[in-house]
Amino acid sequence: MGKTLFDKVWDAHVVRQLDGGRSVLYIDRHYIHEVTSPVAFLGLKNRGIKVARPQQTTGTPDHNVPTLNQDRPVAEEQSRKQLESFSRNCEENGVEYFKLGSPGHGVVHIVGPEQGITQPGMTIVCGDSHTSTHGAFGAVAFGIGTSEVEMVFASQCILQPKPKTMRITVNGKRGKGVTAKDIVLYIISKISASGGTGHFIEFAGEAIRDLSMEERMTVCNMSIECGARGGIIAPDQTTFDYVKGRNRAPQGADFDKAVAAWKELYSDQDAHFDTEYAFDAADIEPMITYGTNPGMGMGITGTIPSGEGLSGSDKVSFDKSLNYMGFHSGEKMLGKKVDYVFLGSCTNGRIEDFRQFANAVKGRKKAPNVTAWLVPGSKMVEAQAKAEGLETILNEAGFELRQPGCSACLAMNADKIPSGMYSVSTSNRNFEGRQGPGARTMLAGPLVAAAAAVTGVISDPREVFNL
Ligand SMILES: CC(C)[C@H](C(=O)O)[C@@H](O)C(=O)O
Ligand code: SF4
Repeated sequence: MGKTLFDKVWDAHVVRQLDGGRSVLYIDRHYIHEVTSPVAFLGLKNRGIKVARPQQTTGTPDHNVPTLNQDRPVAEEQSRKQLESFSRNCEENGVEYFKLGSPGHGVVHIVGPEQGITQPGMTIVCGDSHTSTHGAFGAVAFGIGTSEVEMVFASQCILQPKPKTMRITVNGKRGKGVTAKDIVLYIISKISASGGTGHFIEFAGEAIRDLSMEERMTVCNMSIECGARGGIIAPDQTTFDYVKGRNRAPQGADFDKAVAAWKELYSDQDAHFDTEYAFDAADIEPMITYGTNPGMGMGITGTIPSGEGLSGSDKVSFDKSLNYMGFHSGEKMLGKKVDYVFLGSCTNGRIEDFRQFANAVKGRKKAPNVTAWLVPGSKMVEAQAKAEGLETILNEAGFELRQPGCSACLAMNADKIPSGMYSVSTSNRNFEGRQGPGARTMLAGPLVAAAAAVTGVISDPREVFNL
């Protein structure tokens, strides 16, 4: 029987198979950030050892950083101390890191790919659940806990049970105004926020192959929001073209050699998946979430479901969720008021997202009732947005660019949505309080965010922008 793409990459990295199903897995790349590395570094220190393979480790501080005035000392004391100790830990261990404000700095899952550090066929871990993003390159990439970060520091290996495999095929062509975010929100709304539990998902089919690399990253980024360990997409010409020429990608003849190996990374015809789903891209419209988990999503023209068929604790949490959001079953989302719009995060903070948003709002004005936070995922995205004239377009429409960081994706820094306020957010989680205590998050793609930002209410981007 043939092998799945996931099996090919996983099996090639097994150092030792243990009784009970766990493997010692070799890790090619280890990304670190300031939130989940301090305790692991301390662990090393206490054992009197250092990072074993610093050249396979890359750091960037992102969660706590301010997104304004990054050239000035960080005002918030706890954040400042955390950034200082992150730099110190990296330096003491010979680990390269992108300092706040430096040209390569940004959100960890944006920085790795744009530097060409993320490559097909690798195993990649980070003490961060959205490490799944890197699966877009045909890498086995997944989030780990702080004690596992220490394990990888010390040994460049990790102890892992092998997940089950799932394939989600999206057939056909997507309609106008449908972004990668809409595709993945649609999938999660169909299989639920726990539908992928215990699995590693391969995304396949025409609508997935048609996606750019950045769009594939958006899909894989959110694969964990249905409970999966990660997502993966077979590398193809789109992948090779993206990697080629990047800072840390193999160069010249080495690149050609690498591509020849990467071309073997696909699921064999007769490979077996534990679970399979298939969807039709034509059924997907721009999406918006109405509740407090990413599975509570709907087409933008639809009505909030009734929760019929739910019982027991499921019904209780459905009702609690609508209550938190201040919404009712049977209502339309279209026309609901919006206070904040957040464009950014490792889901939708890349240059294509900024292009899409800027081109949509070009020649229009930000709605007066909306506060918009447009936060590039990295310094490279910020620089590119300026060089391409996107910043000018945005400024003319009444928007401003901030500086890179996780920002309002989670309430760990100064960018918090005030209690009770409604936020259309291009990030990946809409949990209670995720964007600030009491904040109400509606997840969407960059086009729905742009439509909300210029109309001040939830609107269909296909109508607002005549798509
Ligand atoms: C802080 C970090 C551990 C966390 C994660 O693991 O995902 C964060 O990035 C998030 O998105 O909630
Ligand atoms: S942008 Fe959001 S999801 Fe991504 S790493 Fe930062 S906090 Fe986590």
